[in-house]
Amino acid sequence: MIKLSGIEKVYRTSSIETLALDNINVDIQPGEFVSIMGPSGCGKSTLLNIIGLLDEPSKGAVEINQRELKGYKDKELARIRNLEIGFIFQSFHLINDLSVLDNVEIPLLYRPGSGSNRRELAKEALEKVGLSNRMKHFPNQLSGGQKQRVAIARAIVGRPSIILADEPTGNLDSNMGNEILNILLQLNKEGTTIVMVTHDENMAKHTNRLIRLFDGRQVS
Ligand SMILES: Nc1ncnc2c1ncn2[C@@H]1O[C@H](COP(=O)(O)OP(=O)(O)OP(=O)(O)O)[C@@H](O)[C@H]1O
Repeated sequence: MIKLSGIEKVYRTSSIETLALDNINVDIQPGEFVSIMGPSGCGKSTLLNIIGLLDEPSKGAVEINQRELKGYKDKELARIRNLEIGFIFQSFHLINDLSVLDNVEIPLLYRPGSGSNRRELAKEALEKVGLSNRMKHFPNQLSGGQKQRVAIARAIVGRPSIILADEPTGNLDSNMGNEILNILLQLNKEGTTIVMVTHDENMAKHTNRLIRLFDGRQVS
């Protein structure tokens, strides 16, 4: 489902070259829940961005759902992202002047033909994360945990097969963090493949597999 072979990522600025990822090989099967851990700067976000087609590797191959994504145009990559991948970020990335319901609908705006049932799908996604009673609120009227639940609803509204989460509980206290973990575990139980960057060993314990990075290399 997600296959990375010999991935290398080099960031170059005028004075320095950083090898952010060095020969990463990962094969994630449908229905797995995988965590990525490692110290700050070891390449976790870079790896997640490459899996999410937000960034290109300097070397190596990326395969998503049996397609090697080499030489694709940005527009095609955006389409694949929109249809097949949902993203969740540590700092939620909600749009403050849109209501909760409008935020959740956003991924569907880029899908031709989804107009008539956009509202319904967004409401269903909000029900799934237990937030039907906050549809008309705005993000700044919500707690951190509720904001993250809106972000999860937005990630799942288009029914992607893959969810990528970059420290989804990093800004939350442990109770709210557990709530978010439980929602992710439930989505995984229903068949969604999840890859999550985390600093929290406790969260990682609940996932099927752990990829540990150190200095851009896979250490276990
Ligand atoms: N756009 C960029 N330009 C240059 N160097 C970068 C860029 N993005 C990341 N890096 C470097 O690549 C390395 C990996 O960064 P990355 O953000 O993937 O680490 P991380 O493990 O996610 O860190 P954290 O846990 O602190 O978020 C770091 O050394 C970082 O400084």
